[in-house]
Amino acid sequence: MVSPTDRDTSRVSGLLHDFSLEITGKDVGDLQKAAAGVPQGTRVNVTFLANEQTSVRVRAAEVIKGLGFRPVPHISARRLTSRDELDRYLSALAEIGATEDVVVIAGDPAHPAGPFADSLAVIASGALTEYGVRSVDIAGYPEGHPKIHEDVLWRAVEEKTDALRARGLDYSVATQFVFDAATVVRWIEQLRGRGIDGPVRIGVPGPAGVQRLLRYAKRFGVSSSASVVQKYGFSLTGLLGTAGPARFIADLQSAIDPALHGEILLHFYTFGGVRATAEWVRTALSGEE
Ligand SMILES: NC(=O)C1=CN([C@@H]2O[C@H](COP(=O)(O)OP(=O)(O)OC[C@H]3O[C@@H](n4cnc5c(N)ncnc54)[C@H](O)[C@@H]3O)[C@@H](O)[C@H]2O)C=CC1
Ligand SMILES: Nc1nc(=O)c2c([nH]1)NC[C@@H]1CN(c3ccc(C(=O)N[C@@H](CCC(=O)O)C(=O)O)cc3)CN21
Repeated sequence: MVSPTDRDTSRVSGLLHDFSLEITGKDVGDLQKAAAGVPQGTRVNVTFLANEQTSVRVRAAEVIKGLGFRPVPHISARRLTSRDELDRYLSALAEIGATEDVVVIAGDPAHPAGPFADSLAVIASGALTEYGVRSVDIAGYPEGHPKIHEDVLWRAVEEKTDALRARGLDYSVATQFVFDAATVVRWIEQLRGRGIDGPVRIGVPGPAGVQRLLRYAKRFGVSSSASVVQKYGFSLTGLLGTAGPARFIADLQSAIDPALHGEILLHFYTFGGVRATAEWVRTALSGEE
């Protein structure tokens, strides 16, 4: 069952320009099937899952590139066991020409598995530029983080952008998936107020079963189930249905002023539904013409 808000893609307009997708190694077959409907050159991120090997991540980047998209591999600082592991990963990516854009993220382990306690440590290692990285995405948390204090998160964003600028690297800030447009707008204003003026990609889940969305929101500590249900615009009676981001994106679209908020883009977490997400975006974009 698809609720009316999922179909209401008519008001999402400009924000979809240059959207990006996030997949895991397991999703490459689905990406291949969806590829014809996705604009060439689209950025496709590869999540750094604990249960996937380096070879799977590299292979995903290779497939993404072969399909005419821009691979954006993730590097999870706290999951790396050694500098050597970072070098081997970057080297394998460089061999297939997939190091230009990367995401550097801390990773959820409570204790680092190796020498990199946070994203800054990976940036400061100097490894990125050695392997041809040109642009780095770092994380942003419009709704906060369940385990990390807001002040620590802000300081980290400032330190990371300073370190990237000092190394001549471009950056953008890609956010955790979010459900409340007003919260996102306030957070963007704070970010800009701190002098961080790079592009911002707002993370949003692609259309997915409501249960699945709630499961992921719970797993990553994003909002409470009740507020997800309320803010995302589906009713509790629709728990067995599918929910799409149309209403969220429309709300965000009407609150964003490029003159005030700078470059704002969308990043879709596909959560196993890459084909549904690609189809949803295609429909939304075709509604604009
Ligand atoms: N935004 C997203 O889409 C994603 C977010 N995350 C998680 O968000 C958290 C923060 O990542 P970044 O913004 O890259 O932080 P970061 O690397 O810039 O670190 C910021 C501060 O938080 C501390 N920290 C980082 N991860 C921690 C953890 N798991 N437990 C306790 N303290 C931690 C660091 O020591 C540092 O002081 C991580 O747990 C990361 O895995 C993970 C994957 C995706
Ligand atoms: N704090 C935090 N940690 C993360 O690891 C994380 C976030 N936030 N925010 C969203 C991204 C995207 N993430 C993910 C994680 C798993 C799948 C995934 O497809 N996992 C399963 C499918 C299982 C299922 O739910 O049915 C897999 O096969 O491993 C996708 C994106 C991880 N991410």
